[in-house]
Amino acid sequence: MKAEHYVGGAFTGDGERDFPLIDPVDGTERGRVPEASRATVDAAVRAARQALDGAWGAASPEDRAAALREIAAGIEARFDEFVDAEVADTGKPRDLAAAVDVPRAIGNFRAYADLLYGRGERAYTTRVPGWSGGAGEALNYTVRRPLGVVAVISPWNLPLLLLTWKVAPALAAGNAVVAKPSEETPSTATLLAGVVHEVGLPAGAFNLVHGHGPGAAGEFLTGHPGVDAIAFTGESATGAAIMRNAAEHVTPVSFELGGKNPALIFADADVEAALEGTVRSVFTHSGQICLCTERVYVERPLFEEFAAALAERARGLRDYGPMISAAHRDKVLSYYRLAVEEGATVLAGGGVPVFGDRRDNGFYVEPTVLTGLPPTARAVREEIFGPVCHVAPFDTEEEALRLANDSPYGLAATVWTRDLARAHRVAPRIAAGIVWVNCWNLRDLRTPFGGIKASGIGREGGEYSLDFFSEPVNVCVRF
Ligand SMILES: NC(=O)C1=CN([C@@H]2O[C@H](COP(=O)(O)OP(=O)(O)OC[C@H]3O[C@@H](n4cnc5c(N)ncnc54)[C@H](O)[C@@H]3O)[C@@H](O)[C@H]2O)C=CC1
Ligand SMILES: O=C(O)/C=C/C=C(\O)C(=O)O
Repeated sequence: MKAEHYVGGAFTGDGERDFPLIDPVDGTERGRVPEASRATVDAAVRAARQALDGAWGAASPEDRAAALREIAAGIEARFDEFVDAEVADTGKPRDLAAAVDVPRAIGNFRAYADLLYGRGERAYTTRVPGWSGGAGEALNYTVRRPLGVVAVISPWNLPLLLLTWKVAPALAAGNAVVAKPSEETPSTATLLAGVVHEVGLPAGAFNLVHGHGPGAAGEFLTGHPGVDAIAFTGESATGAAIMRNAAEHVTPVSFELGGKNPALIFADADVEAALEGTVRSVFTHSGQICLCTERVYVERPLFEEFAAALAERARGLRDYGPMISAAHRDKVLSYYRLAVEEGATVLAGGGVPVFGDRRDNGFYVEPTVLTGLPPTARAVREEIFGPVCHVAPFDTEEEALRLANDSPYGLAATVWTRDLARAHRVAPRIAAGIVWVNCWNLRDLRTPFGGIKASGIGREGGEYSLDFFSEPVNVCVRF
């Protein structure tokens, strides 16, 4: 499929500088992607502003909810096409794209269409006695208005899911969007623009530009004076760069950044469930999900058995996808080497698999289980974003909490125990935005989603997203 920009209701991109789209499965070139110039980004921001001044700005919440439902239905009608495009860009297993990425994109649009109806407005009756013009009786009520033009910058790991996770609430709240997906994964975003076009969303309400980040489309967009807010998912260092750029115009940001997520496995856990859940939380999408576990802490009586079983499951994994790019494969492998230099014992993996087919030219790394590193090791502290975890023992609940919280990140954690009292005691003491007990990545789209420390700024999900993408205005009416 051909990646194109979508600006002011029209597909563009021909004649622009372009760059190759590489298949991560075998390293071959699959196509070319246009690189948005500053003029293209300007045009997209202008088109978004015009949409707000025109038909999209005039749309009622009911109109917007209906549009979101039509987009959801449009994706559903082209389900297989979306799955194919997601698999082609990322190399992820088809089952994963068909079970998670595309259904969640549909779900994101439906959820925010539903949520619009659940939103109330707050009112306060006010009686101020006294002597000045500020005295009297009044009704204060608070309404919410859209922020305006919103930039959405999304990564390559869950391209459609994470793009729609921000686009749906931004549109629901009445904003116009300029989206820039990752340069590695332009295809499902282009298909989404096709659906938006088919359903007849007013021109400029949703715009799409492709291209790189630093010194390119991403930076042009996030530093643009016409952008009123930025919603970003990606690496923490990129978040910092975007924040510096956004500071120029005091543009508000919502950031969903990296993680180094711990799993705490207590000896009283259902061991099979903990093992199966940890295999999922470490290795799903080859560890390229910000919620994936990279640090596994196991209560000492269970430690040897659990670490050995986890390593055995890792060695048994077959249907897994590649790293997104050669550069990312090299980064993950550099951490495998670093871990060994830092003194790790490799219980499983640690290298590059050999398949004996075209995948040997792709960007695969082995599912890997490490142990034996101190909490200060870089491989235990830095986000690797690959199919790898480090397993370490703990002796007490306090020690487990100390180890879990000893991280510059604070995105997600899992706790595995049969002791409910312990679960309730431990979960709120973990320094993370999301804690799963006896499960992982069980998502309710209404719940707050985001991280603390280097893992992000703000929360998305449900009302939290609608709050970010709108501004409260208080109206005071004296009576
Ligand atoms: N926590 C998460 O959800 C994710 C984390 N990552 C982390 O990021 C690492 C590198 O992956 P990348 O795709 O390069 O992530 P990234 O953070 O560099 O890119 C994410 C998005 O930001 C854009 N971008 C990059 N620099 C920018 C800038 N200065 N201004 C505006 N936009 C910019 C990119 O073009 C892309 O659309 C991974 O190895 C992983 O550690 C990557 C994807 C998701
Ligand atoms: O919303 C979800 O269910 C998953 C979100 C995952 C990320 O934000 C990520 O991996 O970047």
